[in-house]
Amino acid sequence: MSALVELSDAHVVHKARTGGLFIRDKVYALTGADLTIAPGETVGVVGESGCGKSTLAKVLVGVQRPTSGMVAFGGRDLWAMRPAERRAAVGGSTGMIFQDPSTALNRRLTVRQILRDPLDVHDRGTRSQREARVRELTSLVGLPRALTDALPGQLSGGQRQRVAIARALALDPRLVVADEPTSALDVSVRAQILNLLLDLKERLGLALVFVSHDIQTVRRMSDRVITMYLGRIVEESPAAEVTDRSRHPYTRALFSATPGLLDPIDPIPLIGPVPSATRPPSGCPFRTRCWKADQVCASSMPDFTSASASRHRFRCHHPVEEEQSTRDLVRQSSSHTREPS
Ligand SMILES: Nc1ncnc2c1ncn2[C@@H]1O[C@H](COP(=O)(O)OP(=O)(O)OP(=O)(O)O)[C@@H](O)[C@H]1O
Repeated sequence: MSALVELSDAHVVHKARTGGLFIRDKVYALTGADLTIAPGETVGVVGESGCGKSTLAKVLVGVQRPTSGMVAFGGRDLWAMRPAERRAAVGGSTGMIFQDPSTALNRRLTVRQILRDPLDVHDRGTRSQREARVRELTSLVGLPRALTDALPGQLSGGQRQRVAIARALALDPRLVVADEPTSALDVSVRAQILNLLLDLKERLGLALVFVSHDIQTVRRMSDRVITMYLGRIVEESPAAEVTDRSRHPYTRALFSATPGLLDPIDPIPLIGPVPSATRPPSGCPFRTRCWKADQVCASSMPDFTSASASRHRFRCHHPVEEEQSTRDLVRQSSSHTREPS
């Protein structure tokens, strides 16, 4: 099946936000990302704060232009298209749902206007067809008809996120990217919004990219899980394998620190803090915190290795062995990171 979106060697480098006049630091937000999203699949993205999850999400939906590398929609280089063609390709094939619906929706527009806006901008259908589409969208996301003329400020957080989801679906995209779609919501409505996303995905045959700090949820929602570290994709695993069969030491460490996923164990201890994205370490970016790292890790970033399971690949010079338990890794890492007495 042909890919909906394909990234090859995509990099995003920002100018640092802070720094004096003479400091021109660069932030390496995304480095060498290769990724394919197929129709209908759900891909979760995990990693610590600042590792580039949102940047990857924005590149995938065409709202962030990579500094270098390629983004292809349906096999065509997105950023080689003329602007009007690119806007049509982005609008017609992708939708994005952001973390906080209070800031993502224009407070001065009614729900009807918010949902009509993409239809107007992309000149979809006649006036009455657009009205019909607004009604269809509100019912698709379970929003009471009576709220169509409400302003976002008159809605609950969960209702606002339903509007944001309906807006993302307005142009019938085949890929929806949800960046922390429930983290700004009350715990009581989070499950409803997640279930709505899963239900829509099934009914509409959408591909879904789901970015979240909530590792349990990512694993439950996804077919495939991408682990990111300091701007790099370091592993892609089938969701069923990611908890205790992932091969990258960082993925194991991340999952070991999530309560309730594995039998009670201490998390795998890592050495020191995450380095700055303005000065990523040479070679493998995880090497400064990894108990397995040696000189080879400092000299080069390995290519992806494919594991025995299909669609499982990782970038590591010293991967975790196939059947090795996380408990064993805790022991290994603890003896390495313990202060000499
Ligand atoms: N516009 C920008 N200008 C400068 N630096 C930026 C910009 N956007 C992102 N960054 C930096 O790029 C890196 C990756 O950011 P990104 O938001 O993609 O990470 P993230 O994994 O989504 O983080 P979080 O989980 O906290 O949302 C971070 O170091 C961030 O500070």
